[in-house]
Amino acid sequence: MAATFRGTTPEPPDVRPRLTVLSGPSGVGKSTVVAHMRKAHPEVWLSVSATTRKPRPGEQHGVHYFFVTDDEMDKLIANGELLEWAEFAGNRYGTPRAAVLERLERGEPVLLEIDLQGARQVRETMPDAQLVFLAPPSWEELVRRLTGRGTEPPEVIERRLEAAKIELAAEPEFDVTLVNTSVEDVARELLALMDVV
Ligand SMILES: Nc1ncnc2c1ncn2[C@@H]1O[C@H](COP(=O)(O)OP(=O)(O)OP(=O)(O)O)[C@@H](O)[C@H]1O
Ligand SMILES: Nc1nc2c(ncn2[C@@H]2O[C@H](COP(=O)(O)O)[C@@H](O)[C@H]2O)c(=O)[nH]1
Repeated sequence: MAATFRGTTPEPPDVRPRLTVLSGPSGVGKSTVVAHMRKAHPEVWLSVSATTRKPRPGEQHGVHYFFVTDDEMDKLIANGELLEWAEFAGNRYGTPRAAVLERLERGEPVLLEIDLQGARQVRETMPDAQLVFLAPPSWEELVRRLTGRGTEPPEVIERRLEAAKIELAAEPEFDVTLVNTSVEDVARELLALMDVV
């Protein structure tokens, strides 16, 4: 189990972390790990973000994202409806506040899959949140995964890789790093960190 952790294996927290943030560079495998984890544990609730990005083939409104216009995103931000938001590689993304707070108030575990800028905002506003960084086994493997996914044109891949350099340098800001060599191992370790199993 410890093989996937970078650095020391974390001590179990005194208080069960209810809010967990999963971040890491684009293409590292965040969605893949979370989907694998939720197949076995559908009770783990993942926040559905709002985004101005256009849907990829197969992505559904309300399931993968709430796909919104620029005007709608402006309103969500102006009305304080987002817990955090950021611009990433030319699109805006944000976490709807109400659904997260409802679940936290009921004491249920909540998972956010967001970028570094969003993770930093959550660190400020909700300091009890547990911040987990998902790292690639190597830079070359990250490029392979992002390119191999085949969802973005070359210029967008370039922007995402530029952002990835900044995100990788921020790894020490996180509470825990998991290296995504094996989806199954990381999913199991994430569940344990969330105290679901
Ligand atoms: N452990 C792994 N080994 C090999 N390939 C992987 C692994 N984890 C994920 N992948 C592959 O890497 C690609 C990117 O994964 P995914 O879309 O989950 O990344 P992401 O971090 O959610 O990206 P983004 O931040 O852009 O949404 C996918 O094609 C996925 O199948
Ligand atoms: N700060 C936020 N970042 C988010 C949110 N939802 C997703 N993301 C991150 O954006 C990038 C790109 O995602 P993609 O689906 O276009 O590949 C990735 O790092 C996501 O984790 C959010 O609500 N806030």
